[in-house]
Amino acid sequence: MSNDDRITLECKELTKTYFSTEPPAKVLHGIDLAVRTGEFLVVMGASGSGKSTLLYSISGMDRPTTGSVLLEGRELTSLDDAEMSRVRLTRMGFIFQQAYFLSNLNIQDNILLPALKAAPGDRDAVVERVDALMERFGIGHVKRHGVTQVSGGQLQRASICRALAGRPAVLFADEPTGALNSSMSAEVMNALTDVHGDGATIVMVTHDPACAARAERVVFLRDGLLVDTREQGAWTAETAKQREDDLFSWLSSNGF
Ligand SMILES: Nc1ncnc2c1ncn2[C@@H]1O[C@H](COP(=O)(O)OP(=O)(O)OP(=O)(O)O)[C@@H](O)[C@H]1O
Repeated sequence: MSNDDRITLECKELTKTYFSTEPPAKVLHGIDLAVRTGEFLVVMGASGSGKSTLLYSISGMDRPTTGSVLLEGRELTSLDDAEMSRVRLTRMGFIFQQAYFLSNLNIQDNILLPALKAAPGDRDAVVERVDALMERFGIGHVKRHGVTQVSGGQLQRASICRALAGRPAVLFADEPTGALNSSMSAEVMNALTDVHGDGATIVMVTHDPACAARAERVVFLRDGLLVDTREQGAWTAETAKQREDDLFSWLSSNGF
């Protein structure tokens, strides 16, 4: 478990209703959740339970209908679109199931793009940081490759580098291994586990118990409500199998 008792991200009484449907779809029914600084938190739940909606609502990709979201003590729901974009660019990193990279840029330039936009005056420091990240995650040798010239696992590790390049306060991951085979998925989870070991705060949505076993805490969402929480402590390779088995039992008891 994280030793840090500070809270990086917190939502209170969060609700989300989509008004685009008739009748409107009330998806989140009042979520209270605090993510500790340096914590690796996973959100699980059945398909349609509202996991992605929660992730989008707390990361400023979408606006909650009511409730509060605090990032580093700053209320996000009162920000205008430009301020929110700036917070996303400078304080948040994102990893999605599909890596959204520009096909006309090589891997390195794709990774650099948002960090340079966030800190245009710091080019040398940003390039140095991105080079170090790519080496660390084993993709330094493909930095000049095009987006279609690398494997899915390499591309997802590039997404992690891109998400970290701006030194975010929190890293959001929505099914980051959902499109990968099991060995590539393990590569990506090893990278995320390393990142967490460095102190990163991570909020991840996943269906995969093997991925969720890496987290320190798993929260379970049912029909738009957080109904259960499991503290797992720190992950180690030696305890991985046992953690997966224990998590699986817990998930089964929640009807997953
Ligand atoms: N933009 C939208 N407009 C209307 N309804 C939506 C919208 N986005 C999601 N929903 C609905 O909200 C509910 C929750 O969706 P959400 O994607 O958050 O669930 P999830 O738990 O992430 O599901 P999955 O595991 O399948 O990705 C679903 O019933 C979905 O159809």
